[in-house]
Amino acid sequence: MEYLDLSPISRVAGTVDLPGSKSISNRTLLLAALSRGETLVKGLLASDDTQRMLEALAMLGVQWEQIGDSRDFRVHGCGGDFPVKTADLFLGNAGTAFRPLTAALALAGGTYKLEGVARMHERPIGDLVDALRQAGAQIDYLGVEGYPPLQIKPGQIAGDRVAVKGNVSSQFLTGLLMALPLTGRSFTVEVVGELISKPYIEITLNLLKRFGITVQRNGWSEFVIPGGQTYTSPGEIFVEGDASSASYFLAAGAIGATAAAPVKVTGVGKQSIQGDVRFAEALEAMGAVIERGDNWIAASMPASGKLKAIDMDFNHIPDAAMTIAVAALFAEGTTTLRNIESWRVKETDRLSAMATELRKVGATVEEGQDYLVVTPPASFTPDAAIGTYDDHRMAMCFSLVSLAAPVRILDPGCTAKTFPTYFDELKKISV
Ligand SMILES: O=C(O)C1=C[C@@H](OP(=O)(O)O)[C@@H](O)[C@H](O)C1
Ligand SMILES: C=C(OP(=O)(O)O)C(=O)O
Repeated sequence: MEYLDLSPISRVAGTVDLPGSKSISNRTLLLAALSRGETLVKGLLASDDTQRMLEALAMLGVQWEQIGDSRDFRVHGCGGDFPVKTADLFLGNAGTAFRPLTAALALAGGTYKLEGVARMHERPIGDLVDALRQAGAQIDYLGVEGYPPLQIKPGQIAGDRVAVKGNVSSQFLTGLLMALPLTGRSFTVEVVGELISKPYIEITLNLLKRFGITVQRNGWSEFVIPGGQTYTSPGEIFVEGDASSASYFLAAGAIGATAAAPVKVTGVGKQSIQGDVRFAEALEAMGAVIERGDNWIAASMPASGKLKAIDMDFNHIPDAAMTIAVAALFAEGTTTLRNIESWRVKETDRLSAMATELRKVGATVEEGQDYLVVTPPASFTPDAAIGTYDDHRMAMCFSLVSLAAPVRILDPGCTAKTFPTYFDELKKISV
């Protein structure tokens, strides 16, 4: 297996220009495709997840071009009527492609097969399929009930109300909100049970609005999509930097940068629409010094030189929370991450993977069904070989261990899902 040996980094400093947000890139591509007219999408993320969405749209007959070798793309929308009515789509392990495309294609009146990598076939989708069936969609499971791959056939869209469970993935609600306006009918989406990962719904609503779709809401439990709306291209849309990707550099700054020479990320800041910018608040609670501008965030060590442990609910930032689990190795005391059960159905079972790999560097870890308790080691075990489970965030989080000890990251190429150039960027801030 390929690996990357990271030598100990004594200090970090400097600026990282973040790549585009995965969540915004894939939503914007789909909304641009559903709109009439052209959308210029500027600063699209270059990664496996966005490539899967671009390729799927091309297979559906949506025309797009990359402008030169920039990350700007012109998308020629099809007004919700995909030109290709029969297609087999491969969506890798991209939840932000699989879930919203399932919803859009189930309401689009064609015959489509959707599949992904083996792990995607272990990631649940039953709650979304159940909700779409209530609206008249025809969807069959080709493998295990409740999981991809899926076969979609033309359905008879009916009704004005669907209910969806909120406690497994917010991407099901996102998919429904993005796709139901296609029907032209008025629909109410009722969220059953507690909705997780709420800030991702804010991203969805924000982008829907920019594409001309209004949604009325009753807190987090009911969303009303008035009928007769059409997706309207905003003309041009700029993809802000990825706030989850920012977490690794900000944590590095909080562990190993001085106030005089912090680590700064550009592309996200006070104006961001991504919930993961709130990762910086968790670092602040650990004592880190954080500064924010409209389009940047900077982090450095606490004045005391040592981070302190926290006990926090991380349901609102499940992806960036992984970075806290590793930052906890550098804190005084025992850190508890709560309400993170969704980690179990992401790229890998992240609760189990995180516990296993943290123990390799010497930490004491308690793994609960929906929580993790991390006590740092008295001294780090050098040269731990960290398994990454084909999970980009495992590779990126554990690179922070190199701020204390040499560490080997197995299969570092798995960062390609959202951040192919991650290790080059980390090198640039290593002093
Ligand atoms: O909608 C989105 O862009 C995302 C929602 C979150 O998933 P869940 O809602 O499944 O927690 C997050 O983990 C994922 O990386 C991106
Ligand atoms: C959970 C993640 O991805 P996905 O969009 O595939 O759900 C992630 O990027 O951490």
